[in-house]
Amino acid sequence: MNKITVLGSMNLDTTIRTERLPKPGETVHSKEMFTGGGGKGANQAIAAARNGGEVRFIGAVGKDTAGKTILELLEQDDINAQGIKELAHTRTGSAYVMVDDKGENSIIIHGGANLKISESHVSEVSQLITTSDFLIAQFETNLSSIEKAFEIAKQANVTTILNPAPAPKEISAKLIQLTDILVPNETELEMITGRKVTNQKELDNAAQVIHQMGVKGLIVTLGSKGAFYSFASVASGFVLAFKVDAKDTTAAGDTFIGALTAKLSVDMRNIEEAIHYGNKASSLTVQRYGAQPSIPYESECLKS
Ligand SMILES: Nc1ncnc2c1ncn2[C@@H]1O[C@H](COP(=O)(O)OP(=O)(O)OP(=O)(O)O)[C@@H](O)[C@H]1O
Repeated sequence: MNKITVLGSMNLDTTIRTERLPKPGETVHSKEMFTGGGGKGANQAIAAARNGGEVRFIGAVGKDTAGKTILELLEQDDINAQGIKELAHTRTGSAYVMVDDKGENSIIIHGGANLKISESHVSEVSQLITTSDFLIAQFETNLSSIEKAFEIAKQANVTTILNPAPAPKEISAKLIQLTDILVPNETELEMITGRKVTNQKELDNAAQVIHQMGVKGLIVTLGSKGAFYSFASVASGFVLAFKVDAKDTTAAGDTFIGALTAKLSVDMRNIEEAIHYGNKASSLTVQRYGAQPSIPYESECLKS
């Protein structure tokens, strides 16, 4: 069982379904409304835990009802919460997600406690990282805390996985050097490399740029097309997505990363198989509404 530490965000999401998204100044009525757990960090942790990983979380919530709800949700998925701080005078992170009938979404996020994770917080719980096989982070928490966690991981020979989402304007050279596997979508890859990525040749070229930056593993999620991977001087290729009727793509990328990491062997020999599994898990997520409620369990992913 892979031991996985996730450093990242936790939000309480309010999802509102509408026929179509409102234009600026317009009012529309909702068809349905519900709350559920979200935040890229928590989504990835839950995807990993539901698919066989032993997961620890480093993050922060406020001392409020939303924070309590989030902690209960993580507990339901057996996620180790020793690395989570409850901060006074701070709101728990929240997201307001509008989804229309075509599956398009618009999201507003209030970072709150997620933006208060400090380097010293990470150092205090470093033992969670050093006893893991993998460390995963995204860009919904402070860069300095991610760099600290990746430094601790590299010193302990723990494989670091960076999901550069939401798309960064640039990525620090320090963090890149500490990253073993980068998992962007196409937009994020374009932002990082400064190149258009619309076909295989451009993907190959972008992969070379990433490898030259010092990152040996690249996995690019391509939505309904699946994923592309390139491991410097070892292997590269496409793994096709499952053909499904997508209703809401919220947490598709998060499910992919969590499920993939739960299945990836530490020597990365089974990379294609692990990506195939990530595709399967996220193909189930896109057929359901919401973030965490839509993330599948291993038993569902193993059904054909
Ligand atoms: N329409 C779809 N049909 C089947 N699989 C899909 C579809 N959309 C996404 N996926 C699966 O989910 C994975 C991640 O999707 P995507 O590349 O859209 O990530 P993302 O942009 O990070 O998504 P999000 O930000 O919505 O979570 C894909 O690699 C694929 O396996």
